[in-house]
Amino acid sequence: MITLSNINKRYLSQSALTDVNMTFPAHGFVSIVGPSGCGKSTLLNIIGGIDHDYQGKIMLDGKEVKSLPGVLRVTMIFQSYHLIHYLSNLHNIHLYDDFHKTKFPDYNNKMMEGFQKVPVTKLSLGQRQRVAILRALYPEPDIILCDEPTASLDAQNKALVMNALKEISHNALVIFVSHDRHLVDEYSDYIYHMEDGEITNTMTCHQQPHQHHPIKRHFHPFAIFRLSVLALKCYKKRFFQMCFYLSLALVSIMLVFTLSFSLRYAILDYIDSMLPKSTISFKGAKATKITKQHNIPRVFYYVDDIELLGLSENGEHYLKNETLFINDETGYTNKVNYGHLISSDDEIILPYNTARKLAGNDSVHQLIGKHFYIYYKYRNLVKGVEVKIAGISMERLSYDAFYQNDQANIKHLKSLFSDNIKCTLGILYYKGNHKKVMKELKKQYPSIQFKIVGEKTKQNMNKTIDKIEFILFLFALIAILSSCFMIGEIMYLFVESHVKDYAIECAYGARRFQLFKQLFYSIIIVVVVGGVVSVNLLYGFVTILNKIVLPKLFTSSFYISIPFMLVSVTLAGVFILVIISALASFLRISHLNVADVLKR
Ligand SMILES: Nc1ncnc2c1ncn2[C@@H]1O[C@H](COP(=O)(O)OP(=O)(O)OP(=O)(O)O)[C@@H](O)[C@H]1O
Repeated sequence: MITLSNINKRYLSQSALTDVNMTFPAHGFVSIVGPSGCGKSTLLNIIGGIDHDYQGKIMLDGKEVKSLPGVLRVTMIFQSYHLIHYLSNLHNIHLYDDFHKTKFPDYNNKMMEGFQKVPVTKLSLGQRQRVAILRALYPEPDIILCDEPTASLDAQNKALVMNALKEISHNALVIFVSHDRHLVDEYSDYIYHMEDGEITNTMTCHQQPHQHHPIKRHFHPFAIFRLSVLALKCYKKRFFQMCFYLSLALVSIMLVFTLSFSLRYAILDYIDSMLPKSTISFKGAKATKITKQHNIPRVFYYVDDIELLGLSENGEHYLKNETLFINDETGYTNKVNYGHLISSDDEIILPYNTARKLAGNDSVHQLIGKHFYIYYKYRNLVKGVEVKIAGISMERLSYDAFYQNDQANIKHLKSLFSDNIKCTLGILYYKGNHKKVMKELKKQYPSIQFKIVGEKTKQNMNKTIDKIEFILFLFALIAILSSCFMIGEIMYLFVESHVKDYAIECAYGARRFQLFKQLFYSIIIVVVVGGVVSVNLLYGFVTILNKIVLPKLFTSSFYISIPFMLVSVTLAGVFILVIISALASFLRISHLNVADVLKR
């Protein structure tokens, strides 16, 4: 037995219900009648658990309950049907299952004969009301609340609905609100009269406890997700708008990241190609103490006050215009394409570009075995040392150089000038981890300074690119924030146009967290679709740039590659931003006034 005790309800300054005391049996057909505005719908909303803002107590079999739908199966039939227009008839009827993970046998499908597959929007009023009634009957309810369910029906449909309700009232409590006194008198077991928010008569019910029928539990893991998909399918325009803005913002931010990422690597690679690999430069009075070791296979000293002037065929004396200026003595090489490898300190190997210049009009092969002079200037003295060209490597350097044995220059300079020449600078080639080698060198030679060649240049370049990237990132962030703002607004409009459907779902047992879940799934779907579209667009852009645009703009092999890690982080970040932008929509749902929305 259900007892309402001292129920009071106010709308601002106006009182809608005053000290309402009522009892209802476990089953039967109870009608509530009264003039318009006397508070009938307000009372049904309180019994149906969609209005919690009241004073008073609701008791079930002598025990106070917070809301009846929490303990009993309560369904509602509204005057304006309140079907969810983007769900099928059957899905509308089974709506209760989506929020309760239940499964009931189908009830009286005869009522749907002839229009089962017709979309809700194409049903006649009578057909809509029949679907609404089947929806209320389907979960074998303990209580059915009917707010003028027959108001817009013809006589035949009225009889059909009333007979169905009467039949179910043998096992459940039917609370029926209507202005149709004839129907009320014909079908009711008991009638309550209301006036100005007060009950004007009393009723004594038999003490009959409510019987709970067993329900078949049916786990439908995607019920809420399916509702989100169907809602997005219905509000396609808003869904596409959200996906469009998101994809646009994502493509722009990911393109910025991809370009700057690829540019950084291209620049660093270029710097790397200009610098000798795995080399450490050193400086100190005792520089010559550094010798070859297992992890330092080569050491090369630069002699102080020495200037390398170049290579000349002329051995008598230095003539500037007959001497090919050499930027560098590059140390040893084991790459030789013509001739042979260096076998003594008096032999050198030429890279192809230098050989080409020295050979003049002749073929470069003819240089092999020829004698040349390396001219050095020490303080004010210029002297040449004779060397033989052992071989030519096909390497093309951007500067002129020659290769010789690592310590050959020291030997030559000592013999040319004096034994006292000093070396305070040099480079060494290491094997293995540079940090470990540096640590060992610093420990072994504490008075000598060591630097990884090119490290500073790379650091400076990295810092410059960081600054450029930061500025680009700020622009991209502005783009993404404004897009998220737009998405938030569209999402809000989507929720606003969807608000009645949420209210119907609440009337059929949806809890707020299930509505939040629906919105959350909608956001996931938008982000996933936006993400997939933008990643594909990005891939397309990058392919076009790599295959068509870049080969025409650059001769070098500059290649753009997509940093997938960065793309994933961007997607995750954008997902969080979209969630934040949808906060207003979540708030709208949390403040949803179900009774109010259903009344509209
Ligand atoms: N959301 C609301 N805000 C302010 N007042 C309201 C609201 N809903 C209902 N009321 C008022 O509360 C009173 C009771 O309304 P209610 O809808 O319960 O009456 P009713 O008996 O169902 O009327 P009807 O038979 O015309 O549907 C009325 O005076 C109405 O104006």
